[in-house]
Amino acid sequence: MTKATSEEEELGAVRNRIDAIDQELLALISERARCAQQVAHIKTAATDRSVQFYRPERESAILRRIKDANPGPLDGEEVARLFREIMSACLALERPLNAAFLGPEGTFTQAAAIKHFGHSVVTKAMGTIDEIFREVESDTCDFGVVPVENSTEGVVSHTLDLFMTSPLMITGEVCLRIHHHLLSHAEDLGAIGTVYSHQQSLAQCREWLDRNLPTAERVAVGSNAEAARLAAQEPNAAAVAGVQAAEIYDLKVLAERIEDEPSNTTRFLVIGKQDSPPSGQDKTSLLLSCQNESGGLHSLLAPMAVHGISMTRIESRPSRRGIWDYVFFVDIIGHRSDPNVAYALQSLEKDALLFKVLGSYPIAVL
Ligand SMILES: O=C(O)C(=O)C[C@]1(C(=O)O)C=C[C@@H](O)C=C1
Repeated sequence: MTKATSEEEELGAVRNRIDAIDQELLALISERARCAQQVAHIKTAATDRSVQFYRPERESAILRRIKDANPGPLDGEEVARLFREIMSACLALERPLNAAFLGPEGTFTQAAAIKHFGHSVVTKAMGTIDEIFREVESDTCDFGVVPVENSTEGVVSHTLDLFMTSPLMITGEVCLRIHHHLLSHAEDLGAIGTVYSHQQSLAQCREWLDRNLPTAERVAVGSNAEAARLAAQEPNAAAVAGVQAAEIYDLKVLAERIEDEPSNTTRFLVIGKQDSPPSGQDKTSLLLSCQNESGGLHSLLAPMAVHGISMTRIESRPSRRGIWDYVFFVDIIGHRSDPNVAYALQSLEKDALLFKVLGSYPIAVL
């Protein structure tokens, strides 16, 4: 037997094993999908009208268990992503979900929505963050996905401001590593006279643009995907955007990963009308305000320290009720129903001028 024939035989044997495993996987995935159908049956028959098809706490507990139990050689994140998609398809069998995002097609917000809900979610592009809130408030969409903070550029203040008046709750968070690319029809950097992008993305690539395109005009537009759409219409223009936009608008990637900060991450919030029960690893977001006097904020936050609660973020915004009058967006570790969190919230509610729980939700797994 020649060496080539024995290699072919070896390869054939492993491929036969892969085919057999795929057959078993298919049978198991189908069985899982039938279980999801039974779950839907039970939920539909339930007398409790508030029954929820989408259960974020259950999904994140499943993903965490899979990651912890993963024997390798696949990476834990990789395995969790596969199970994310299986659950997404199972939920779509029970009841298809839709989610409004900051459009047009191809934005990072759409990528965040798909990362969170999986590819079976129906995504709906909106023109502004206000429209996303309205779409969910009016029940036209089940959920919305909005950007809230970026590791290089800081907070998306407009999103925070909308929480001051909206009745919607936060039901989840998504963290997305952001890679910006320079997309264009042009052959090289020398041909580029205009660079379009969202103002935050231009800021996140400022140093790279200063070094490589010092004379090109930078034009801020509504979204990175809109920038890609405009760049696709002009031979001497480029867009700073993600790889999804390059595919949708058929643009060349002239330079990859041009963000100044390699760990550039954006955090998005999932908003809806549904409260999430505890998953075991949760966060709670609060909106607070206190008397504008010396030590006011310090004493307002004292119950957190007393009850041993970690604060992961505090952001202040003008309340618009008067000059020097601020509200605070605070994220803490724990679910509002955890005893130490519940005690701290009771004290806060007593002392704060404004107290609103924006939601308790699972800490992002993926
Ligand atoms: O456990 C449930 O309640 C289900 O509906 C099943 C399932 C799953 O596929 O595991 C599907 C959707 C939910 O969001 C959570 C879990």
